[in-house]
Amino acid sequence: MRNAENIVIEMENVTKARGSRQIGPITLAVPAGYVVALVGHNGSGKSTLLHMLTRLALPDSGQIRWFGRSYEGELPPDVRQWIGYMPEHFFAEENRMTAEQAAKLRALWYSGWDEIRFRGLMEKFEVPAHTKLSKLSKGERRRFELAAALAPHPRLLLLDEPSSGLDPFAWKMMLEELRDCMRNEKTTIIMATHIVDEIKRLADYIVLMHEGKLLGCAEKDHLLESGKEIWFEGTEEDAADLPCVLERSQEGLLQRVVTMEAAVAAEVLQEAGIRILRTRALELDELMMHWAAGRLPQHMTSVGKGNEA
Ligand SMILES: Nc1ncnc2c1ncn2[C@@H]1O[C@H](COP(=O)(O)OP(=O)(O)OP(=O)(O)O)[C@@H](O)[C@H]1O
Repeated sequence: MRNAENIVIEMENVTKARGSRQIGPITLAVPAGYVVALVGHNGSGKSTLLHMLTRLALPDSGQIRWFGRSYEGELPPDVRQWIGYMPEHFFAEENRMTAEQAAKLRALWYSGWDEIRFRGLMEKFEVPAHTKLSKLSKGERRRFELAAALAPHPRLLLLDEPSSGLDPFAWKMMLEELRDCMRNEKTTIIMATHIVDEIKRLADYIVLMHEGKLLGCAEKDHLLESGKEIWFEGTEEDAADLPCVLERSQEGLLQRVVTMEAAVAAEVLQEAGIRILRTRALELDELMMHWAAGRLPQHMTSVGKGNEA
């Protein structure tokens, strides 16, 4: 994922102690215009990583660079205003404010705040502007947060489980808005998510976190194109000869093989005069399960761990 041009976020050996856990060391570079999905079990450190990127939490060690520069303490306002953030848990200080009052406050922080855009999004998302934020439903509050995060036309959007609490209609609207941002404004997006469909539709790269560690980074399309389940008639030896096998089973003469090198496997079988009877592309959640179990080949999951793509 790393490219010399335009790195928006660069983390280098970043660590943070959280209770009895340690997050990191995390090394990651995110170039401009890409969408990165942060995935991992509950408690794997996704929110903490986002907190460090918003400076809500300071790392214990390592370096973070925003748009090519690192900062001590708080981010300066001219950098802060390029970053839109949608937290997993809402800011309690705003509970007593209406959406309109909270937006006025936020507009003070963001010099690029676009009131027309904010109002347009509030209308589209059907968020009541004059109701106290604490009285909004969870989904309404999240829709407000999304409108407020998008209103200043951020260059970097950090989203922590953005679809949590959204109904399917609101979820679809959110995807449309995020797609528009990616297309029209080339916004870089880093989003923590558990929703496979969201990753499938939006992400360019997937970063997998596990127990505070970054297990790797993979190109989504490459993952989806490479993982296949194939069936053919043959012997156990025929199946054992195939490359990058994650799983295999046998029923009589029928062999079932899950491989990350489906194209090469097809060539090997063809050379042996064996016809493939059926092929199925692996679903993203299956791929992620194999990844979390450490079965995926390193070259597919090491993009962005500091090496050149
Ligand atoms: N403020 C805090 N103080 C102490 N420990 C914390 C704090 N916030 C998080 N933790 C711990 O840090 C670890 C990482 O939590 P984090 O919220 O970053 O994970 P996550 O991947 O976002 O989880 P989830 O998917 O449940 O939102 C967990 O063990 C959590 O209990």
